[in-house]
Amino acid sequence: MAAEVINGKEIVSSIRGEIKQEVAELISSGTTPGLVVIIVGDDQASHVYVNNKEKACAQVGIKSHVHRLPADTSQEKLVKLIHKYNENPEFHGILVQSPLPKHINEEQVVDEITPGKDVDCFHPVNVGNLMIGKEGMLPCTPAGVMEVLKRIGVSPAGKHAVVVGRSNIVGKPMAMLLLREHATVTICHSRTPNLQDITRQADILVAAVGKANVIEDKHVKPGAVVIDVGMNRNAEGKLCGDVDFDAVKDIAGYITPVPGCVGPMTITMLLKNTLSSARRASLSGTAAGL
Ligand SMILES: Nc1nc2c(c(=O)[nH]1)N[C@@H](CN(C=O)c1ccc(C(=O)N[C@@H](CCC(=O)O)C(=O)O)cc1)CN2
Repeated sequence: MAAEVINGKEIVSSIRGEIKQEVAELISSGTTPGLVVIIVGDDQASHVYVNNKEKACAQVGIKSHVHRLPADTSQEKLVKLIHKYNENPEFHGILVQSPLPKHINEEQVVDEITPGKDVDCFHPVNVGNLMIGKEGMLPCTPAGVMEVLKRIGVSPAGKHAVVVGRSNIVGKPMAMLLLREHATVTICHSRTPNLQDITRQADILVAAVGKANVIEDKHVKPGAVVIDVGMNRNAEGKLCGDVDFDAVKDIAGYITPVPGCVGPMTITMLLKNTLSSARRASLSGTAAGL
């Protein structure tokens, strides 16, 4: 039987509707959530994502400010800008779009963001909190995947979840979030021998490799939930995920489309994190994390 293609647009629209209402309530209590996005360089895809973040903020009533900096911007200048927004109580979230130009040390830059305003959840303090299960900001893409599972009524508890990919942004935190929801989790990567022997055991299979069509029909157990985090261009320049959608859709129970699900969910979770940060600031009477 063919898989149910997860309607990402419907899920995104419903969550953004909820966020819009909560933002309006916060604004009426005197706090307008604010997000600053910093992008350095000319990476075209990154500019598309940042434009989408700006539009999404406007859609739900979050104030946003985007700094589009030239590719030769120094690390020192970037860090100074971050420090300025760390101190600015009107902005509750700070995000530096990745990737950065090669001359900038991304890890050092992220370390300069006040953890309370780190709406990407990339700062080591927030990564540590995620590891020990402390309440706080969750990384946007993995949080988006968890929200999709929740909205389609799939509980990870007691299931075997296999994550293919071990990046700091997606693979590792994804495994943590699934573990937190009581899945038995396996992480696979480029040096995993006999990949299909493991992925075929997955009730929930998350593909986060960054390479088109790595997951084929032979990798999937019949009826599995297949979540595609990939964002690649195929030989014809068409956007596609890590999963060979046409082959896998006849085997899986559920499958996410690319484009149209995990990407927009990532941005939706960014809105949610910015709202939470603003709410925390409003409750404590200080700027987030100060
Ligand atoms: N600071 C960050 N940098 C990056 C992140 C991140 O979470 N924080 N993730 C990715 C890029 N990304 C968000 O920034 C992102 C990628 C894709 C989409 C998206 O909506 N994709 C659409 C298709 C868009 C298109 O037409 O190209 C979809 O899947 O439907 C949103 C966000 C790396 N950098």
